[in-house]
Amino acid sequence: MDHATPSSAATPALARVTKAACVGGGVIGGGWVARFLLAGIDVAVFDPHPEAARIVGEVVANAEAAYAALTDAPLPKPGTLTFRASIAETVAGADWIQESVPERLDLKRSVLAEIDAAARPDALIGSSTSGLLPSDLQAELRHPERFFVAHPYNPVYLLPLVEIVGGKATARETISEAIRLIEPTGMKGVAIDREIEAFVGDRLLEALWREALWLIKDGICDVETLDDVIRYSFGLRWAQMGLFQTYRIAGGEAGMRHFLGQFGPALQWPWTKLTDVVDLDEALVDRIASQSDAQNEGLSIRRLERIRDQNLVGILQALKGGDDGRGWGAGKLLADFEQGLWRQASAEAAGADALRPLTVRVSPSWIDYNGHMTEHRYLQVLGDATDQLLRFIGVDLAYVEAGASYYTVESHLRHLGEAKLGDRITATSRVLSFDGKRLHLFHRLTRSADGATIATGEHMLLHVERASGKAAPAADTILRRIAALAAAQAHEAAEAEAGRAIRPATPPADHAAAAAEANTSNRG
Ligand SMILES: NC(=O)C1=CN([C@@H]2O[C@H](COP(=O)(O)OP(=O)(O)OC[C@H]3O[C@@H](n4cnc5c(N)ncnc54)[C@H](O)[C@@H]3O)[C@@H](O)[C@H]2O)C=CC1
Ligand SMILES: C[N+](C)(C)CC(=O)CC(=O)[O-]
Repeated sequence: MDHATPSSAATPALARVTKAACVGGGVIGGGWVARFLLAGIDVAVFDPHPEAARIVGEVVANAEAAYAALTDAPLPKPGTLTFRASIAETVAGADWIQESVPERLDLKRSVLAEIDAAARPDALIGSSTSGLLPSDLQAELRHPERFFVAHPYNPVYLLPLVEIVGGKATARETISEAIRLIEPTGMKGVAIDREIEAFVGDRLLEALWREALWLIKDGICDVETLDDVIRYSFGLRWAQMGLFQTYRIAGGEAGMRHFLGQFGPALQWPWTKLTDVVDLDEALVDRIASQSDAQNEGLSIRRLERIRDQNLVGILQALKGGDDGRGWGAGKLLADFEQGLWRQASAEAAGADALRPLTVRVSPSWIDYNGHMTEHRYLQVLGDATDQLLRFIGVDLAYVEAGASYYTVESHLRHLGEAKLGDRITATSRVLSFDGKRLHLFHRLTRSADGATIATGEHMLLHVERASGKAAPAADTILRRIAALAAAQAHEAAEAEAGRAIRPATPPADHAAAAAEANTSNRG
């Protein structure tokens, strides 16, 4: 496709998006709002729907719950969300404007014209359209060179793909800028070389959907069976490898040529009705709607969304461990995103003049059969507090990559209270003692709502040379930071709970005798 050259080549490139505008806050607009907010980007929204704020708020709440389970990496402080009364107010000053209004060419064109008139000339404007051509959408814009289709997948805050499609008047640089600027939100922008209705993903989905409707209409199966066929088989495959990589494996050692030779001719057989469009008459709509009602009995849309999100989080985390832990597909993207978050947190911690407490929220996957936060999650939060302190003293990813780190060699965890689903908990950390190789820490976990201590953790860490795995003195710069932190904390009251051991229990007399007897017979 011919792309225009940018009209303002002298404009310096934007370092990152800090202000986004979302025009349309429905299923997809709400998802974009959450994606931007959770990446620390401020978002202004315009949507004339009287309940837009409630709807967007519910999507954002779902997204927050999903992110709490998705990653332990330090997410940035969420951006601020504001609702505006007009498109002009919404887009003023925004770096990235995302249009997500209903799929009608006339409506989208008039909304885009309003956006174009009020936006900064260098602001990027993306449309969420599922199928309309970018050339048609940009035809009447004053600055069409900064317009493109940014087609996401539902839920936008968890599925990372966004198809970036330029029209005839889109500048080539706009496409590469869009891909670069969307990356810090955890998304993967994929440039589609030539514009075509429905781009790539929806072409494939539509083919499948068309065939599925025929299978239902012809009474071959019901909607539940059709969904089972997908989710128990190739649905699982497609989350981790696409069509071509999967079929390469299906060709066995002889590979893709063999696969094409064996199964290609089958395409000539009458297996598919893809070219015929099913007539969605009342009878078929009734059949599908009633089968769908039966399939989802007792499951509200919000519950289905939560189930979907929890499953997606699990899949993404599993993919993070793929390829022997290097990460695979969307899991590799998540791992790279988290590395970026850790680097950002390291840079912020190294520049900070005081150690900040760590605050986390108890997520659904942290709850056990007793209905409260399960044991190992306490250690996870304490470990994260240790990491936060290490970053503050300069033991960041660069230090670790250069060959040294602190390893925890002993921990004493005391459970003093319960944390329930959704509770915010805060970890404050102290240096109790240190020398060249050892670092002795104490963390206190409190429930943010009432300040009650729910756990304490006391840990001994050893500074280690990673290649040999042996203890070695820490760098002077690190020791100086530890000394400064310890001095800054010296005025705080001593931790009375520090240095405690677990005292052995003494059984009551009658049980003690039984225990002694059992002990003797076990030895015999
Ligand atoms: N729902 C999906 O699965 C996907 C939808 N898309 C695309 O996203 C876009 C939006 O679709 P949905 O979010 O599903 O629709 P939706 O109906 O959930 O949301 C549309 C929103 O736009 C608002 N709206 C209507 N006129 C407006 C105007 N003049 N200015 C601002 N807001 C206005 C409505 O009040 C509504 O909240 C469409 O282009 C669609 O093709 C893209 C990917 C997936
Ligand atoms: C149904 N749809 C065409 C709007 C779907 C999409 O565009 C992408 C998705 O999320 O499946």
